[in-house]
Amino acid sequence: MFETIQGEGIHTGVPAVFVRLQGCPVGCPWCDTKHTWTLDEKDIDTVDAVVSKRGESERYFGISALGLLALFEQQRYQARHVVLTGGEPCMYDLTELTTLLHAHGYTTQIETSGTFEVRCASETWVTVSPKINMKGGYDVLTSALQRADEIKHPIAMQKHIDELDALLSVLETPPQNVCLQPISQQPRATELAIKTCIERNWRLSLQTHKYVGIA
Ligand SMILES: C[S@@+](CC[C@H](N)C(=O)[O-])C[C@H]1O[C@@H](n2cnc3c(N)ncnc32)[C@H](O)[C@@H]1O
Ligand SMILES: Nc1nc2[nH]cc(C(=O)O)c2c(=O)[nH]1
Ligand code: SF4
Ligand SMILES: [Mg+2]
Repeated sequence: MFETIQGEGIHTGVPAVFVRLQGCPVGCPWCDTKHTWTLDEKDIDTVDAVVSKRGESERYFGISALGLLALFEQQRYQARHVVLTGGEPCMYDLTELTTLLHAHGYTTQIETSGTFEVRCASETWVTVSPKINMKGGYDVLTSALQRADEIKHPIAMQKHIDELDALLSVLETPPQNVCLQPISQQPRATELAIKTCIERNWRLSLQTHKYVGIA
């Protein structure tokens, strides 16, 4: 859990509290957050130890929705936008947490791979970053794509754009907001993303936090 600036997608630039939910079975080889994949009870730690950690580690804590809200206040976070990411946050039912946060004046956003059903408040902004043919073998759910307010697709080569086209072609109404995000700031991926965004009138998502060296 940490406070930073949203570096990706349509909300780029918005101050936000990030909460990484532990556990992800999908297994993208280029994943930025491999420390969130495992869900092992031996890694459960105290809230204080996890909140004060500075590097990446598998250690995590369990907390109720009310407990998390109280913890935000205790940390004196200024941001009023909460990003639930991971790991794969949609392994969990986020309805209670997101409803509670909205009732207390926060806006919420979920970053998900679309491989689990999205369970959250109707006001939550849902970013689906569909994970196609990953080793975890999980299929992207049409229900997740239909719920998406934004599709943010990580790409390195033309094949990834073709896969996205195939996925979107099954939807009755095309998504309003599609962003392409170059994988790991690779120059060729960035070039391809720029070219395709201009051709398709899509948005470029550059992981701006990496360019300025923040979390
Ligand atoms: C770490 S994932 C966690 C949330 C969820 N599991 C998902 O994949 O959307 C958060 C975002 O980072 C993106 N991402 C992860 N590693 C990346 C990388 N090396 N380059 C670009 N985007 C990456 C994912 O596609 C996703 O949009
Ligand atoms: N600053 C910042 N913005 C982000 N947007 C999505 C992120 C993620 O890992 O889900 C992320 C992240 O890790 N850092
Ligand atoms: S689905 Fe998200 S958290 Fe899981 S491996 Fe892929 S990028 Fe990482
Ligand atoms: Mg990240």
